[in-house]
Amino acid sequence: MQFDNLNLQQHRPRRSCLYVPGANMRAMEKVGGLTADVVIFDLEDAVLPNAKMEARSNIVHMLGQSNLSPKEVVIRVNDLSSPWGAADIEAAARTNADAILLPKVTCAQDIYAAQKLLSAALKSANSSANIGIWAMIEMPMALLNIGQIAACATNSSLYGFVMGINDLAKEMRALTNPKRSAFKGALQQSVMAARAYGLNIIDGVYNDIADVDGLRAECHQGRIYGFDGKTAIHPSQLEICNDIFGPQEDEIKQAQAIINAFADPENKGQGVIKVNGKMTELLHLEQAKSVILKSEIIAKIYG
Ligand SMILES: CC(C)(COP(=O)(O)OP(=O)(O)OC[C@H]1O[C@@H](n2cnc3c(N)ncnc32)[C@H](O)[C@@H]1OP(=O)(O)O)[C@@H](O)C(=O)NCCC(=O)NCCSC(=O)C[C@H](O)C(=O)O
Ligand SMILES: [Mg+2]
Repeated sequence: MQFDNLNLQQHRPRRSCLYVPGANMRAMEKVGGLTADVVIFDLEDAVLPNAKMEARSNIVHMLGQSNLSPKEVVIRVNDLSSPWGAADIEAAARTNADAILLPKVTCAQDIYAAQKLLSAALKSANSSANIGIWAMIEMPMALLNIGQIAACATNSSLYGFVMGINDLAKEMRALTNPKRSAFKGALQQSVMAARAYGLNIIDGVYNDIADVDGLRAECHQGRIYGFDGKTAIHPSQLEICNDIFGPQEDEIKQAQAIINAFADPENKGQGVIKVNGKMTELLHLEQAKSVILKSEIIAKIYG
């Protein structure tokens, strides 16, 4: 199957998105050798107020020195009501980052305000870089405004959502449990809004680093809900995320069987056929092609 840059962008793997605190040089130096599809350099919650400026220059310096390709590089800036948000965006515009991640988003205006600053910063840096915007969905008000926030994708460079379940739990005064009972509505509404406007969407972090079974179960849940991948906080979480959010062997087999069945001259002109006992229509053929394309892109990128 053929793929070009457009396909790569559309089907780019975002199975694992690792947060790396901008104040932790040791962790930052390790990222090139880790198997995260996306690296999110953090300037927000993982960085103390008195370390914010140093963390910002660490990130700018590091991105100036290293090429992390094929990883997608994202910088989580501080929110614009904080003393650091605007300068974080200006600094990000001087890097080769693919996107900024905006925390504590509550409404469309937050995206437009960030866009305005980002565009101005790129202009004043004489940069033709195409830095996109991702939004954290972690505030109750964001859930109330989720449709209008997602709609910003039509007239800004917003291209992704990231769930922030720690902040959401805090703001809702909710308790977390293995089934994430309190957050199901928020998770589903966010996926719905993201897909309605063609956005990517990444699930929240799993805090208990040693609990691999718990992480695996939560990845499965996120995959079932439709997320593209999961944010991670520790290198030991990457393999599980990559495994569960990548196309599975049985999915690839079924996808190939669907493609073969529709290509079979015996099925010419058929809108609906049976493949391995399952009712299969042209929409399943589209899904099947996308599974194969994704697995080919992963193989091409990572060998
Ligand atoms: C949680 C940690 C502070 C634990 O760090 P540490 O005690 O150093 O762990 P280990 O000794 O097990 O680490 C082993 C080696 O791995 C490196 N390491 C650890 N974490 C990372 C990382 N994230 N990226 C790269 N490398 C990492 C260590 O340096 C060790 O290396 P070595 O010394 O050579 O053996 C730490 O894992 C951490 O800080 N994680 C990220 C935390 C973070 O970014 N939090 C903010 C994002 S989460 C969030 O805010 C979600 C959202 O907003 C919400 O609301 O839910
Ligand atoms: Mg948060």
